[in-house]
Amino acid sequence: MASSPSPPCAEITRYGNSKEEGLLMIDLERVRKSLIRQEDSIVFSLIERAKFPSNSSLYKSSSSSQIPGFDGSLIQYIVKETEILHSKIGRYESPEEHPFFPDGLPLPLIPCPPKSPEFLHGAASSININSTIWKFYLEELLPLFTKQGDDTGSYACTAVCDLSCLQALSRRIHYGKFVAEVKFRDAPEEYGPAIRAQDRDALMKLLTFEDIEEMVKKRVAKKAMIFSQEVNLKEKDADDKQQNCKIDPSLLSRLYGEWVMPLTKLVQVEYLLRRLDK
Ligand SMILES: C=C(O[C@@H]1C=C(C(=O)O)C=C[C@H]1O)C(=O)O
Repeated sequence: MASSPSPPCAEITRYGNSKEEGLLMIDLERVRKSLIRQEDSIVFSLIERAKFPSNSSLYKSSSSSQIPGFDGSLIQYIVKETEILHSKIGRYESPEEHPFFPDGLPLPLIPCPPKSPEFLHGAASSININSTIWKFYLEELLPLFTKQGDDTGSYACTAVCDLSCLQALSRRIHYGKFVAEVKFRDAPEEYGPAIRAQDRDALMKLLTFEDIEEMVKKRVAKKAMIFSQEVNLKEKDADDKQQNCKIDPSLLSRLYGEWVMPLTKLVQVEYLLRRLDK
C-alpha cells in the first residue's frame, strides 16, 4: 500500500494523536519525511545566497548600518522589520516558526485559524535557540560558501537571501520539538525515567540514531550536487558535474554534521526535559 504522503510542514501541527478524532496519526516516519523535504529549502536558500559576495558591511553594527535611530547592523534591521510585518500577519502563531528578535513583536492584526488541539507540550513555546543559529550562520557558515567581496548595490538582496537561509535553518532545527514529541509518545516508558532524572546525556543517547544521521549527510550533499550543478545540453561526466556546482556539496554534509543535527538534538533534549512539566 502506498504510504500516505508526508504532511506539508504547516499541517503537521493540526494533526492530533488519535484516529478517533478523525485526525491523522503522526509517527517518526512522517516527521522524518518533513525533515527531508526541508533539506530542499535549505540547499536552495544557500545556493541563492552564494550568488552574492560576502558583503561583510551588512553585518557590522552601528555606524555602517546608517539607519537613522537604529544602532544595530543592517542585517539586524532588515530581519527585525521583516519579523514585525510577519508577526502582524500571524506567522509566529505557528509552533514551527520562531522569530530571531521576539521581544516586542506585535500581535496578529488578522484573525488566525482557530487553534487545533496542540500536538506539542506547552513548554515548547519557551524553546527558541535562534541566537545560536544566528551566530553560527553569520560567523562560521557564511565565510565557508561566499566569495570575499563587497557589492553595495546588492545589500538588500543579500540580506533577503540571508533571512531565507536563517528561517529555513531555524524551522528545521526547531522541528526537533515534533521529533521529540513523537519519540516520547512512542516510548514514554523509556524517556520518562531520564526526564524525571533530568539526565541530558541519557536523553541524548535515547534520541540519537547515528545511521539516520549518516544518511542525512550523504543525501544533503547529493542534493547540493544535483540542485546546484550547471545544466547544459552537452553530456557531462560525473567529475565535471561535481566541479561545476554553485555550492560545494561537502559543505552541506558539514553544515548538517556540525550544526544542524547537533542543534536539532539539542532542541529535542531541551523539549524532553520539560515534557513532564505540569
Ligand atoms: C531528527 C532525529 O533525531 C536525531 C537527529 C537527526 C537529524 O537532525 O537529522 C537524525 C537522527 C537523530 O540522531 C531523528 O531521529 O530523525
